[in-house]
Amino acid sequence: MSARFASIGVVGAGAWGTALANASARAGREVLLWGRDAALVETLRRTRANPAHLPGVALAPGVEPTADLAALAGADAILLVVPAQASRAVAAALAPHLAAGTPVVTCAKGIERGTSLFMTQVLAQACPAALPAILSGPSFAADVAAGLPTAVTLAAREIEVAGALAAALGSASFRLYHSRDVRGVEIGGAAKNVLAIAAGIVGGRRLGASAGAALIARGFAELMRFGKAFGAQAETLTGLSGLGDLILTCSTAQSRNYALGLSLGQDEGLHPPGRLAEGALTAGVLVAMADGRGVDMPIARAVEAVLAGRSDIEQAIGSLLARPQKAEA
Ligand SMILES: NC(=O)C1=CN([C@@H]2O[C@H](COP(=O)(O)OP(=O)(O)OC[C@H]3O[C@@H](n4cnc5c(N)ncnc54)[C@H](O)[C@@H]3O)[C@@H](O)[C@H]2O)C=CC1
Ligand SMILES: O=C(CO)COP(=O)(O)O
Repeated sequence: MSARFASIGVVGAGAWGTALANASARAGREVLLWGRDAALVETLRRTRANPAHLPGVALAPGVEPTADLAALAGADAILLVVPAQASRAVAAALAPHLAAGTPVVTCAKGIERGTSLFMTQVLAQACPAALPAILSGPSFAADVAAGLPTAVTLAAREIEVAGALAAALGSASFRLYHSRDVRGVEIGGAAKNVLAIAAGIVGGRRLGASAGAALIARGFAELMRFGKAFGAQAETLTGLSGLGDLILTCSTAQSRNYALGLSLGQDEGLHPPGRLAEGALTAGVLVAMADGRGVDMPIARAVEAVLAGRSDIEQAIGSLLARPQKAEA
């Protein structure tokens, strides 16, 4: 089955794109790794490393870097691995090179600002010839690149396509579960980033491990409410791309979203600057979408208020703790 996707084009040579290129090569695929920055691509070619995005990791044999998007025209499937807010522009640039029906697996975790669209919806608009799919789950690029055991979910509308892609990309250390619940997988990845910022704030303020656990559980209740309102299946949200990724990113400063919250919690502002924290970009649109459907998301709302400068950390914590006690469900 996997021979169906013998060649993979990875669009985006950041941390996650490089890690997924390595994982795909390890799974036996031929891999073209596209980066927009010709100088970075030259470094990748010459040194077989990506120190700017994934220090200490060698590019796997079988990964060929390129700065030419047209070179990906013959790939059997594409992984789109650029930040959520850049996905539309990059998918549109890819569109003229894509054979109709080629699976494009978006690997970004976010919701598009301005349109309130999920990643596969953006893809469907910007690249209508593509067969949209989504990959998400608890997986730090450094762990995947190092070949440490990880498990993620890959969803496509047709289960057979999702299964074939998972078979093509998976290996002993990189396990892919497949699913038809595209919406559930993309919601899990987008929402957990916002909640991870809150978890980082709890860590930065030294509110204790009990508060951290409560934050994860109540954050998960928000994620479930939002997911159900937007058509996700509960089993997906309790799986790798919902609960699994929430636990990971709410637990360690290895997460850029958690690290951002940690810095806010320590009154050090939006540090570390220049690092992608998708939750900071998704918070506003997530909360607006929740409001539109009457979904209660107090933790996400508190994060959004802090990021927008409408609330300081003490006010945000105070507002959450002052909420009336209520039934759990
Ligand atoms: N790093 C990780 O551990 C994981 C990241 N992700 C997701 O993958 C996505 C990408 O994240 P990373 O690779 O970590 O970020 P990164 O910051 O390491 O790399 C982003 C890459 O996208 C490129 N890029 C940005 N804007 C672009 C544009 N307009 N056109 C073309 N290329 C553009 C940058 O040059 C860079 O190479 C995010 O949505 C993130 O949430 C998902 C799972 C794990
Ligand atoms: O999505 C991730 C792990 O699953 C990576 O998290 P950060 O983007 O917060 O680093």
